[in-house]
Amino acid sequence: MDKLLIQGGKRLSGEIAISGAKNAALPILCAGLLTAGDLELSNVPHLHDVATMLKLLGQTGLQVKQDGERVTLNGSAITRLEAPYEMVKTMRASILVLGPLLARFGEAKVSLPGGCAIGSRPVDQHIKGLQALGAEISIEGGYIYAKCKKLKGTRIVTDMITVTGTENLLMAATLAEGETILENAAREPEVTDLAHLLVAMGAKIEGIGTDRLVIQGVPELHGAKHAVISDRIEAATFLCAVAAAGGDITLRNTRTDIMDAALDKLREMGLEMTIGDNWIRAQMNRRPTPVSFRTTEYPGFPTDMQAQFMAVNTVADGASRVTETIFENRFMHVQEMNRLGAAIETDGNTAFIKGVEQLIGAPVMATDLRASASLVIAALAARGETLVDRIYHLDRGYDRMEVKLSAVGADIRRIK
Ligand SMILES: CC(=O)N[C@H]1[C@@H](OP(=O)(O)OP(=O)(O)OC[C@H]2O[C@@H](n3ccc(=O)[nH]c3=O)[C@H](O)[C@@H]2O)O[C@H](CO)[C@@H](O)[C@@H]1O
Ligand SMILES: C=C(OP(=O)(O)O)C(=O)O
Repeated sequence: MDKLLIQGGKRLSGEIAISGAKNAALPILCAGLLTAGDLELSNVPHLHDVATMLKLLGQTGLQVKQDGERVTLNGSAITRLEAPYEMVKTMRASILVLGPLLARFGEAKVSLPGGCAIGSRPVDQHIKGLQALGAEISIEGGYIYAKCKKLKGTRIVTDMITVTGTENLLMAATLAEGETILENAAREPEVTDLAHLLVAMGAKIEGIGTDRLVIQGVPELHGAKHAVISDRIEAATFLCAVAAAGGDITLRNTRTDIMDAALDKLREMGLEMTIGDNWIRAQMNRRPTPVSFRTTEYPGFPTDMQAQFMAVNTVADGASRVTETIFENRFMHVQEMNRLGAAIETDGNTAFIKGVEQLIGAPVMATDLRASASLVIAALAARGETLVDRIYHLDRGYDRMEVKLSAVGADIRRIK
């Protein structure tokens, strides 16, 4: 199992190119199931989750051609309408094949994802929405069996805002008969990116970027070209790294207009930033100022950045408070950061952090994707050596993170 060995205390300096967003690429790849035409995608990130998704889609009969960050999909010969447990258990986003398979072929069998390290993460809203569109759904042996003659448009109000739930229902509604209204829709930029691709494929969607999506179903969708949006979470993770370790870095290929909540908090921390259309220069020459925040849906502070900001708060000059409102168990990094000498206490869904002057390297265990990233940030700021174990979580969602960090002067290496 790969590990990362980090010697902390090095300032970061240089340029990093940001990859395409994992959370946009995964639903967009699933949109390949909606058409017999060619989907020509670019800026697809090099990630384990993308490899897993392409393998899963390949098993359905979707033809996949990959050349670096370019992927071409063709869905003219899909025969297997299934996502087996072996694949779904390694990547929850596999649930995103459910809506497209059902809408185009009238049938799908998808393993229930189950919980994961950050929470129980049910998919009841995906199921409820598809039932409202006319699907017959049963659950047997850990699988969702879904069937329909033709989905029929309707008005769906989800109980809570769900990102992949919105994406599944949006994809399904593009091929339903008549009008579907999705109320309480997620407004995350990755949902918007998917919606733009669907429009390029011939879908009729109004309200893109709002919490009310109105979809007029069409009989079929055609091929399209699309570049996946830049990963705002990867970009903000590197900004946290420089805020914690100090230095002067420039990020290229960013989308600065979708990062407001994180950029505001980084400024409050004392990170000096010059921001262009698609680049950010960030300089940090002092100890960070602590910041308190609550995670919420977009455009609020993203839960996927909670752990990385907490890592910066551990070395900040003062105390802070972080409340996690999206997932019930997203503090697994706290104990590991405390092993590095951080002073964090939790009470329910709130963590209280007292900044310490210096973290000290130690062996730590990554428990989920963003927890792993937060431990890398803490290790970069710490004195001495940190060994981060179980980095397969990191590889799910970061494109060669250690290579990008080494290029800006971090002392970080992968150990097999
Ligand atoms: C692949 C992908 O895009 N993953 C992102 C997506 O996950 P994901 O789409 O799984 O997260 P959701 O937005 O669905 O979850 C939000 C909350 O709603 C709950 N819920 C959701 C659906 C449902 O049917 N029932 C239910 O109770 C969840 O347990 C959670 O507490 O959005 C999360 C919230 O921004 C991000 O952290 C993940 O990185
Ligand atoms: C929680 C995340 O991803 P997933 O939904 O794929 O588990 C994430 O990207 O931080």
